[in-house]
Amino acid sequence: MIVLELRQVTKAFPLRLLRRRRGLKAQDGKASVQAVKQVDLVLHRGETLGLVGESGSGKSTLAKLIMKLETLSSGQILLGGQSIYGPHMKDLQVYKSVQLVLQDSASSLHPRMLVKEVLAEPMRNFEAKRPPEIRESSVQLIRAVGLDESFLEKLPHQLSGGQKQRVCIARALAVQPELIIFDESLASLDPLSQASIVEMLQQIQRQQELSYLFITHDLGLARQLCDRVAVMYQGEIVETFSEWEEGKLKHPYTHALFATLDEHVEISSAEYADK
Ligand SMILES: Nc1ncnc2c1ncn2[C@@H]1O[C@H](COP(=O)(O)OP(=O)(O)OP(=O)(O)O)[C@@H](O)[C@H]1O
Repeated sequence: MIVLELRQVTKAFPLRLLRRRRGLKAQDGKASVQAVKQVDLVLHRGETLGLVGESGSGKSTLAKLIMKLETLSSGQILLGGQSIYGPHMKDLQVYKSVQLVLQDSASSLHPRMLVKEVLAEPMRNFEAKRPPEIRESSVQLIRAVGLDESFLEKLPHQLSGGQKQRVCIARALAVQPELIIFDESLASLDPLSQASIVEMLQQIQRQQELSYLFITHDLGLARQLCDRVAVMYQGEIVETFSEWEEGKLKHPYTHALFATLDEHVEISSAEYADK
């Protein structure tokens, strides 16, 4: 079953804005820059699709388009077969079905909110759950992300970086989404914490048949987690692969990415959960 489908998705930003941001003057007379160009992509239920590409290739813009945080210039984005801009799709449905976990998600944790309050908020807003259900679900969520119940009573400053990211993942899971987009979510963690969270995400995915879109610069991480990988270069998806055989791949940027794999050390975290 297809959860997400992108058809010829394009996003152009007016160059005026970019120039202002970068303090540049008009040079070539172009009116806009195409951050995302005619992207076709399909994500199935229970699948993890990696999205890799160099800085500025359009990955985050694509994530924001799917989340309806940016408007499309052209093309279509379908969630469960319905256009996210169509009459049958309410914004609230998009915000519930698709959750985003960012690299600095932890900075969005209110410093004075206990973990149990962080988890309760989306359940109240999106699910209209009552306090006893919220309590029960919070316990399940915190356990699902590999932490024990005592963490519900903690404040963000009492948590490690990896534990904060786990809480952010629990918060994303709280509304029972169909798709979670991870935008460099593990990038600031050490390799052991990364490996331990990758294992946890795989376990949750198996239990809940969730779909993941995993945006990363790190092809080694993508290899651990993703069923398929789409390579983005200058706004376009230049190739998609599921077999890790460099010989079968064609784009020079993909080959450059594969060269970074040699430096990557695979780590199994079974004994080192970052609790
Ligand atoms: N709000 C905006 N206004 C104007 N241009 C933008 C805006 N957001 C992104 N861009 C431009 O769109 C292009 C793609 O940016 P984007 O952030 O999607 O890349 P990315 O692949 O996610 O990069 P990174 O890996 O560094 O986060 C860049 O050229 C960027 O400058």
